[in-house]
Amino acid sequence: MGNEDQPLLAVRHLMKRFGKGCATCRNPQNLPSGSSHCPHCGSVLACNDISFDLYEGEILGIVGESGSGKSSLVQSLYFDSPVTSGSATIATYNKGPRNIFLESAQQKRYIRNHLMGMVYQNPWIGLKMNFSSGGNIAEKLIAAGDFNVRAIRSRAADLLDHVEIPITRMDEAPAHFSGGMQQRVQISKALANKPPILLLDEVTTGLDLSVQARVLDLIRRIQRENRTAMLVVSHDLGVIRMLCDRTLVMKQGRCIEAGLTDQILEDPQHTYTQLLVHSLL
Ligand SMILES: Nc1ncnc2c1ncn2[C@@H]1O[C@H](COP(=O)(O)OP(=O)(O)OP(=O)(O)O)[C@@H](O)[C@H]1O
Repeated sequence: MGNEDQPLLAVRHLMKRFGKGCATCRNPQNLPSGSSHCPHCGSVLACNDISFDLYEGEILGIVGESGSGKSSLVQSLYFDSPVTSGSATIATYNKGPRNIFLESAQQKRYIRNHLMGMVYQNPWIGLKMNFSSGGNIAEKLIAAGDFNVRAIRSRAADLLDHVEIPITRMDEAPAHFSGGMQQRVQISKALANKPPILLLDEVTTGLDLSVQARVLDLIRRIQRENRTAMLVVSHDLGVIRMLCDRTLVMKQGRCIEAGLTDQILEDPQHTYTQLLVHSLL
């Protein structure tokens, strides 16, 4: 696969604004210090000049309080909503550094289906709750051009088995499953086409501790076995500590600190990170 020295995903100067913007907020330096809201037009700069690299097999944590822009960042990368400006390149895409945000709708679909998987905090967004679990996975396989019914069913069974969903429940709808099982079906769907990059948005929030532990174990196993690179969004520093090699701290749309997770948790430099670490750990 990729060259170990070269990032698999490189994000540069990503801006995501909700609202039309105006002469004031089109230059983010005009925003009041520490705010992501434009006082003139009411637009929100959810991601303000975010840059980072993600390497093959690495888990990068994105942490920050509610409203700091974490979900907007991963949803922008998954093309759920268009970025305002900035670039992202994937080393294994098209043999060259192309800004994926500028690609055609068809190419973006290709990237979503082959190169990235997404697991949402709310499984009702990531799954068709009234389709069967196997059907949810089949949808992803078909989107990637797989039309052999027998092969699809066999792959769906393997994927569900891998996340410890009994194959006997493959034809059941996720609406009938527990929260932890729904997250595991979402993970199996996201992995269907073996994407090199997985985006995980608060996947354990709202789950019981024991269920959380199983989902976290599963994520670690996937990273170990497949060398999948992951972006893990969480407000839970326990999750970040357990999973992430490096961490990026967001506040009001900006990246205010980034580095090795241990270093950030043991010796946070920014006052906000110190508050986050000391109030939550
Ligand atoms: N569809 C939208 N329209 C307008 N503003 C939005 C929209 N989605 C998010 N925002 C704003 O963008 C900012 C960042 O929101 P985002 O959901 O990315 O934060 P977050 O860090 O993921 O928060 P949480 O942990 O609560 O999910 C917030 O001020 C939010 O109100």
